[in-house]
This record gives sequence, structure tokens and C-alpha cells, in this order.
Amino acid sequence: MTLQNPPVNSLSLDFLTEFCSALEKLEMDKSCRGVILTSGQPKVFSAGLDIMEMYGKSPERCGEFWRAVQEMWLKLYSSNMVIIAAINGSSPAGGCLMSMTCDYRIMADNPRYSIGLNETQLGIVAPFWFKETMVNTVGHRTTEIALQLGQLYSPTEALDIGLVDKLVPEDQIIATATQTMTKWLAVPDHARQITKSMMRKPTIDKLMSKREPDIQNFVSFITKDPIQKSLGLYLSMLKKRKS
Ligand SMILES: CCCCCCCCCCCC/C=C/CC(=O)SCCNC(=O)CCNC(=O)[C@H](O)C(C)(C)COP(=O)(O)OP(=O)(O)OC[C@H]1O[C@@H](n2cnc3c(N)ncnc32)[C@H](O)[C@@H]1OP(=O)(O)O
Repeated sequence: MTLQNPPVNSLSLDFLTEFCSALEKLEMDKSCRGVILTSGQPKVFSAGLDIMEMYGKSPERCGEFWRAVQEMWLKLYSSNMVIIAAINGSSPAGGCLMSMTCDYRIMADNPRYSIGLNETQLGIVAPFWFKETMVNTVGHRTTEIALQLGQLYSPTEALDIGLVDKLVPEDQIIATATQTMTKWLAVPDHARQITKSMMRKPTIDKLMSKREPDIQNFVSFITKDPIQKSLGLYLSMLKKRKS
């Protein structure tokens, strides 16, 4: 699957809805056992959640958006397919979350790229299921540091902490992902799927049982004046950086 939402594959409500529907089709297609997730945009895997969806929007619209973010995470994290992230660009925040739901992460070895959960840098807080996905990936202590600082890691640093599994030159990323897929698909599906579910079920069940309160929390948090102000400042910083 190639992410195509120019310019930076930000995860808008429309994009998330389309992504989930495409993933569901593949999930139901018994001939499809694995997916390589990559970006069709230069330099960026995904810029994370579309900040415009969280800025100046009505509570109803924010709720709808958050349900779509949850759905994307649930579909990816609980997928029966092998999902390999071919991270061919920067992957902050929601982009990092998306990568962490995959079974294996291969990143382009380019020091200009970065990956991590940088929410605190925007004045917002990564929800518990973002946090738990990171704990499940890199462990508790590393997550504690990463989340409080809102740290973005270079590919080499990300490899060091186990946030990605392999670095390769960018032009070899799909070939490496394909070779890796062959290895993963050599394992009998049922045994691998039950094992994957055993590892991830507690985190998935936790969100499933708290979906509605999690939406309420998000809406009440994101629509608060100081949070809106932080997001506004962050947006203007992003725009200014260009000029
Ligand atoms: C008890 C406590 C309870 C607590 C409850 C908590 C519940 C609430 C939790 C709330 C959590 C919300 C979670 C959010 C997670 C997210 O994903 S937030 C998004 C974070 N993303 C970022 O910080 C990335 C920002 N972007 C960049 O760093 C760069 O754009 C890039 C490195 C990805 C790419 O750089 P470059 O190629 O140089 O492109 P740019 O020129 O910067 O960008 C082009 C264009 O796109 C716009 N843009 C970039 N990112 C985003 C985005 N995420 N959303 C929307 N738009 C984006 C950028 O402004 C440029 O626009 P213009 O061309 O200038 O119009």
C-alpha cells in the first residue's frame, strides 16, 4: 500500500476513511497474506495526524475524526496479515504510531529523516494507546523519556532504541521489505496470527473497552482554549519555517 495524500501524507478524516476501507478489503481477501506500507511522497512517510482536523473544528467533527484515528490503529494493530513498514521518509507523531502498529519496520538510512512521538512538543499529550504501542515496541523506560521530551529520533538513533528494526539505503527499501516479507510468510499463518494476537490483545482490548470515553477525552482536551492556542502557534511555526 502506498500512502498518497500530498504534500506530506497527513492523516485527515477522508484519508483515514479511505485507508481503512482499502485495508479492510485486503484483510478480507484470503489471497493477501501481507502488506508493505510505504509512502508515495518524497521525504515523508507520514506527517501524522492532520493538524487542521484538530484546529478550529466543532466538537462533533473532532469526535468523528478521533473515531477514524482509533479505527486506523485498531485495523492495523489487530491485522491478521503481516504488515511491514517501509519508512521512506520522516514519520513524526501519528506517522510513528502507524509505523509502530506494523510487524517490522525498515527505515531509509537518511540522517535528514526523523521518527518519534513528538506530541508534547505541540503542547498535546499522547493518549494511553499511543503510549502503550510505544511501550510494546521499545520498552517502558525508553518510552518514558521519548514521550516526555517529545523526542524525534534520527534513523540511527531509532535503530539503537529498537524503534525501527533495520536501516537500508533508500533505493533498497522495497527490495529489503520484500525479502523480509518472504521470511515472515514462511511461518504458518495460524501460528503466527495467534502469537501476534497474544502479544497485542491486552492493548487492543483496553482501547476497545474505552473507545467512547477516549473520544470524549480527546474532544474535551483538544477543544480547550490553551490547547487550541498551542496548535495554532505550532501551525504558524510550520508555515514560517518554509519562508
Ligand atoms: C489525563 C490526561 C488526559 C489526556 C487526554 C489526551 C487526549 C488528547 C490527545 C490528543 C492527541 C493528539 C495526537 C496527535 C498526534 C499527531 O500526529 S499530531 C501531528 C504531529 N505532526 C507533526 O508534528 C509533523 C509536522 N510536520 C513536519 O514536521 C514536517 O512537515 C515534515 C517533517 C513532516 C515534512 O517537512 P517538509 O517536507 O519540509 O514539509 P513542510 O514544508 O514542513 O510541510 C508541507 C505543508 O504541509 C503542512 N503540514 C505538515 N505537517 C502537517 C500536519 N501534521 N498536519 C497538517 N498540515 C501539515 C505544512 O504546514 C506545509 O503547509 P503549507 O504548504 O505551508 O501550507
